[in-house]
Amino acid sequence: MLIREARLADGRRRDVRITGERIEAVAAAGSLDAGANDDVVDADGRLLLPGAIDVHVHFRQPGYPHKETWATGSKSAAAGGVTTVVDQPNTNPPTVTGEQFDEKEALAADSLVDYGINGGVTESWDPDSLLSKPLFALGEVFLADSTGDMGIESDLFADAVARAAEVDVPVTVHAEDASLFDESAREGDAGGVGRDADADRWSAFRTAEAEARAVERAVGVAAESRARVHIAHTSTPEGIDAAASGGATCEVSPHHLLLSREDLSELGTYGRMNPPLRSEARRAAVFERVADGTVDMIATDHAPHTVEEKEQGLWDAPSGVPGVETMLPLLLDLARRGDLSYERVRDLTSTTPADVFGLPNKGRIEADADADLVLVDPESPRDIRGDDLHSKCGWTPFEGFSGVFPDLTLVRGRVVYERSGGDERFGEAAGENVRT
Ligand SMILES: NC(=O)N[C@@H](CC(=O)O)C(=O)O
Ligand SMILES: [Zn+2]
Ligand SMILES: [Zn+2]
Repeated sequence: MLIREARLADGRRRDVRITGERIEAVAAAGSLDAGANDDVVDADGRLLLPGAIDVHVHFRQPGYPHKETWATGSKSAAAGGVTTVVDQPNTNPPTVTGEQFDEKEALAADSLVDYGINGGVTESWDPDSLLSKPLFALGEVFLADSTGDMGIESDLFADAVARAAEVDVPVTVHAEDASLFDESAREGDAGGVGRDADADRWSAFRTAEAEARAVERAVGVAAESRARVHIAHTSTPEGIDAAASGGATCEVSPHHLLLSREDLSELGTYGRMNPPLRSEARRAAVFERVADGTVDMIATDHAPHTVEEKEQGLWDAPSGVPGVETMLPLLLDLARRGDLSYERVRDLTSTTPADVFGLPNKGRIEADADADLVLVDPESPRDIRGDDLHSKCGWTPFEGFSGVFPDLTLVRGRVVYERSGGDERFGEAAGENVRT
């Protein structure tokens, strides 16, 4: 394939030739000739990015295929320009033994995009068999209960970090300390169901302090065993700063970047997630740290639940929001409006996750890299509509936001998603484990 006259994130105009699964050449626009058998894509100045690497998704298999499957989750990823996803272990059964890893890997054969599989930690985990598998990372290790109730005690966390350090597997941490939750938020009536629920109470309950203290604890434990620790879905400036000063990497999810407690009167339980939405002041401080490079990457924590599940009272509805399809479109819309640079969006979604987690063939548009590519037209944003998205859950917390969606997504040279004139076409399931 030859992609002609593309604009890269740094503004250079380039032709890109793909042979098989790899980028063969990147050269000045107009300088590469099409071979007789080449498919030619005229980018015509559209933006070409390395495919996004989302290190935090919940594709729900095994156990909850009514919420999402590898097939639907990976379609949603492909349509959103995500070419690699990393699945989390709070499935049913949870991914805490070697055998359970193999079971999940067999289901991932349905994935259109490349993937990593994380291994979890519970009282009944089997580190010997689990750590013998090609894990992406250990994690997300839950320091407090979230969906799946996999919260663990401090001693087990320290053991798990030490085991991971021995085999140089990174550890991804869900950092909240339940002893600092504010139980008084539960008092009185939380009000109706779904969008009518008084969801601000969730933010009052799972306090900002609970995140900061848990991040400090996690980086302290990591320092003792020289483990590589990555803090998942940091939602507060305090949590981000504690991760950065403790030598850990961190991710921010699109919902903590773009939504705050002020949105909860409209979102109700559809805005309930862990960690919860924060004050507008904290959201703005998180955004600053994303823009200035303190935050390493954006990851979605794509956590689909059905409308029926969300249409309950605040304390019964499950936590989590979908996001894998809207991450890159939302960030590109911020870049289109001048709030972030295109290079920063590229680094946050692709180059830095590839560097931090050791994926040398991904995250860059250069010769010999995997041809994981996304072509978009920043001049043609669309309104985000839950009905148009491909996740099984059928809704989005970003309804009505503007997004720049892909025209074309390639995974190792194969077309996994293509859109022209409103028609969409998906490729075959041929995703591979990035650790094997
Ligand atoms: N973030 C959430 O609120 N929910 C996640 C679990 C998690 O990441 O904590 C889920 O799996 O539903
Ligand atoms: Zn989590
Ligand atoms: Zn998660």
